[in-house]
Amino acid sequence: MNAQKKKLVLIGNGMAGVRTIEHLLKLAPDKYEITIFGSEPHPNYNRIMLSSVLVGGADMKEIVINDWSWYQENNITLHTGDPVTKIDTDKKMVYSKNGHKVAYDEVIFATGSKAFILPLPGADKEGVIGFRDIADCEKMIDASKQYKKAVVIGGGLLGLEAARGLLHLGMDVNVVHINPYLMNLQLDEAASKMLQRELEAQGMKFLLQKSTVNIKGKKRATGLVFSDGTEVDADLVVMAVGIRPEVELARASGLTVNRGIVVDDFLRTDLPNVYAVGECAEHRGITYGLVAPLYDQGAVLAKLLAGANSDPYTGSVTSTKLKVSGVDVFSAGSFKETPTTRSLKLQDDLAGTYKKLVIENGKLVGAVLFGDTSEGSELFSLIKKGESIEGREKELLLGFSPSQGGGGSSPEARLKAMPDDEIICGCNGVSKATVADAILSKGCNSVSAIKSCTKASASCGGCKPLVEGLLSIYSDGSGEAVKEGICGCTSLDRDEIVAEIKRMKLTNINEVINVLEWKNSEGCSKCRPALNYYLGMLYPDEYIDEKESRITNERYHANIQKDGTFSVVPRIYGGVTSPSELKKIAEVAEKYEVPLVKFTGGQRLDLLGVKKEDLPKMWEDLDMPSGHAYGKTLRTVKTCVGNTFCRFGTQDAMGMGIKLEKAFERLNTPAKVKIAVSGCPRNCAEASIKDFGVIAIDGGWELHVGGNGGVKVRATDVIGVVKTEDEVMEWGHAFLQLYREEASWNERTAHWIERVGLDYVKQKLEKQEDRLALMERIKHTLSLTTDPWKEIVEKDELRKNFEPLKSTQPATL
Ligand SMILES: Cc1cc2nc3c(=O)[nH]c(=O)nc-3n(C[C@H](O)[C@H](O)[C@H](O)COP(=O)(O)OP(=O)(O)OC[C@H]3O[C@@H](n4cnc5c(N)ncnc54)[C@H](O)[C@@H]3O)c2cc1C
Ligand SMILES: NC(=O)c1ccc[n+]([C@@H]2O[C@H](COP(=O)([O-])OP(=O)(O)OC[C@H]3O[C@@H](n4cnc5c(N)ncnc54)[C@H](O)[C@@H]3O)[C@@H](O)[C@H]2O)c1
Ligand code: SF4
Ligand code: FES
Repeated sequence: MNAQKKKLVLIGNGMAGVRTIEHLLKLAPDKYEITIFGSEPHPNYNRIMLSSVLVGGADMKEIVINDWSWYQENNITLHTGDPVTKIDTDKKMVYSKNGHKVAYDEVIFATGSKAFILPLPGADKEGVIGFRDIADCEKMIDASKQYKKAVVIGGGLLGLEAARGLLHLGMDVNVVHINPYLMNLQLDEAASKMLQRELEAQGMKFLLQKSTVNIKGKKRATGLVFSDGTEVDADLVVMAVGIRPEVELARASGLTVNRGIVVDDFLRTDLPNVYAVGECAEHRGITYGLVAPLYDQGAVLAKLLAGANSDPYTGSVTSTKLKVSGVDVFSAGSFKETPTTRSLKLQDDLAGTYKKLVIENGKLVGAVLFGDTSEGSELFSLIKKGESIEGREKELLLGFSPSQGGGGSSPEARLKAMPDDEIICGCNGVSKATVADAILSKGCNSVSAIKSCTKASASCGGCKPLVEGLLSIYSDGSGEAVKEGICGCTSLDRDEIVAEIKRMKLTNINEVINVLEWKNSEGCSKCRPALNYYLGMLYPDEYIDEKESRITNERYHANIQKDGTFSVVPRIYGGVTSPSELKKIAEVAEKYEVPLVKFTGGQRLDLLGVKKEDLPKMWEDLDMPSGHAYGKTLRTVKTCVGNTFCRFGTQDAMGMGIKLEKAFERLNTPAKVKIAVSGCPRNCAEASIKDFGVIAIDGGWELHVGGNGGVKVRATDVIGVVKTEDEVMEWGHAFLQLYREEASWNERTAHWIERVGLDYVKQKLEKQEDRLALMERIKHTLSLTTDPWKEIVEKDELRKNFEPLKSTQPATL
């Protein structure tokens, strides 16, 4: 039987080549006797996941795509750790390093790329590596056990993912980038700057516009020297400055090679029976560096080899997503503006989101998303289809359904309205219809079942939230139907997570993610801060706050402004200050040349335009507590003058407000909390739009909850009337602790009350014994808090995070 089979040799046991074989085996399982040669000593693995391995999100075993048994089961002869060294295209023979000689009828080059190593003096020293394979990954992990300082050259996708991994491994990481802004091949300046700020807050340091000219050190690298004479120390140098197709063997074999091995629309080289697929192939002048186009190529080549009809491969539009936890970045198509394009941009510095659409001739040709990438696949689909979006541009920018026929803007509505042929999984080219069919006809009732059945979510994992969404839409509930979790990483909702943390006594974020089997093993920018909050709320004594999982403002204890400077708001209890305090603030503002001093809506003084490195010095000079104007915590207690001066006042509004502010300052809450106290029902302090509002009445106080200003105003509900200041304090403590214990992270009191109902809140606070129990718990938590400004001022290791980069001393050479 074997005698009738044709001989097929695949050179390169990587992602594109083996995917081609997988397709071929489905189409023509008995047509070929297959031999695969791979330089690496491993079975075929998911190179994309090396970034996850570095951050501890996957181990080497988990990234194997086809294990040894797959080759056996499919009668494939596999030679690993054995590169092909020569091909005789006349005799149709392949020769390997270990001495194997194999005849072929058809041979495929799938040799991928190699990391481009800058040809610098010193590039051959120990400790200088690329980031391409398992061996590189192991070198980084080993280096981190012995050395402290890492430098990554290249601020592209690979460089940033490597840098994130090295940070996770405990190294001090500088990223050296030749351009003024990061990911310049994928992002515009605005998105890039937002990205930089977020990564800096995670601890990454950047040396931009630096061109390396030399790698210092004797045997092992000790640092880099730049063209401007400055230097940086390094025990490990990772080069991530792009890739070069692996084409030497092809060139030596007489194939036409430019940057890659030149192929036609059916992946044929210019020699008969020789094909090339993947990163090593150059199609219509383009070599690709992402799996989606390579898999498209593989599908076309597999059909050709199987003798099936196939459309030609005509090229691909690409999209990318950075795989760094806590940062959502998406880029697709041509994001650069040209004289023939128009662009629409939406930037929200408070929410940390950015969206840019690039339009040419009425069609969407490019998109950049930062902070919220949930619309990425729909935008990418529109780019690929090339249909006109005229008249819908603004709707698309504002996030309404781009799909024909509308459908609303919730993720579920958008998924429902999505056309059947829309691609859900870009890496593997899986459409909505294919996923729906897997659920409805093939009984796939979990993401992993859909993954085995269709390959959707099997590569970068970026499409998992969409797959889950389809599962919840189409599943009939008979199996493991996935409901809406707190984010795409899990199907568990807030209450289930909190209950599981308590039941299993889970103590840190990674433990929760692992034990509760998150689909994305690193978590994301939605779940990590939420888990950080829940764990801190549940275990105030033991839990160590994970700074990395906080939003930027909370990490710097100041609000970041759109130009990258910060604002400083010192605590002024109840908005009541004094001439000496005002003088001190004025002196500090002058000393640090603060460009703008402004009163906030909450009656505080805001010093705007402060440089990051000046923050600790200013806090030290101010010698005032942090006003926490940046966090999910008590912001301000606004007061009117009350009966102290106002002729209408019935109670001491200022005194009450100061008491409340002193009690609750520094409290961690699910979302920001604002309080106000008015001295009479005229309500000059606007207590009826605050989270907790206190309004004086004759002989007592009216207590209000769940108010909200902002985009959607909600007036408060009254939960009670009390007589004394002590009772106000009791109810205030109890209400805030109930909110802390029961609301979802990022849920304001207004939304929480709308969700659970006012009656529920009232009933929970009705009995004094319950109020006192809540009060005891919140007081205990409050007793453990410290002032963050003071802590940073007093601790050198914390102050260092605010220092400008030290790595620009003059060269000593
Ligand atoms: C860390 C990292 C993260 C990435 N993340 C993403 C991502 O998120 N999304 C994305 O789309 N892409 C990502 N990529 C890129 C993606 O991994 C590649 O595009 C893809 O692996 C290329 O597939 P390939 O088969 O062409 O090459 P490879 O997977 O590199 O396979 C080629 C194989 O051929 C072997 N070989 C070379 N010469 C010979 C020879 N003479 N004889 C035998 N064997 C030989 C090589 O050793 C290699 O094992 C990432 C890459 C890296 C390194
Ligand atoms: N999430 C993802 O999709 C992902 C992740 C990792 C890698 N990859 C792929 O792997 C391949 C390699 O990634 P990459 O980031 O190395 O390539 P890249 O070409 O995308 O980026 C290289 C970056 O290095 C910079 N650079 C070039 N020369 C430099 C120098 N001398 N000093 C400092 N900076 C310099 C460039 O400006 C560029 O931004 C790409 O094909 C990429 O698409 C993709
Ligand atoms: S709320 Fe009443 S007490 Fe307070 S300032 Fe206004 S009028 Fe005066
Ligand atoms: S988009 Fe990468 S696995 Fe689906």
